[in-house]
Amino acid sequence: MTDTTTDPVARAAALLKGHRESIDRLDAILVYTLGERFKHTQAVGQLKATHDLPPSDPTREATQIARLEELAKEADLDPEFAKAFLNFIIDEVIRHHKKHKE
Ligand SMILES: C=C(O[C@@H]1C=C(C(=O)O)C=C[C@H]1O)C(=O)O
Repeated sequence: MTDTTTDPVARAAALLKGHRESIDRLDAILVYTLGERFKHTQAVGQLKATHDLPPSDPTREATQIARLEELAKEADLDPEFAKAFLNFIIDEVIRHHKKHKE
């Protein structure tokens, strides 16, 4: 067996494995979190369709973007990336809400 304390290649391989295991766990959290978020936004879409409310709410979105930018800074995440990511999700939600209306 290779010694990860003395063999730099074996040590790097062990570190890589550990990071990838963490990445896989975090990817699972992201997917389940998004699944939960979409359950709520689908319910919001039903409410909007039933009560004839517009699919998008730009005021709410602006509040969320500002909040997410602050959270991103605290979390050492690029705020521009966080903003683009949230906008990408919101665009998909609005697409769903427009479908509810049809
Ligand atoms: C979910 C809503 O609908 C839209 C989608 C949003 C979102 O995904 O966060 C936010 C605002 C709306 O444009 C909502 O109005 O709360």
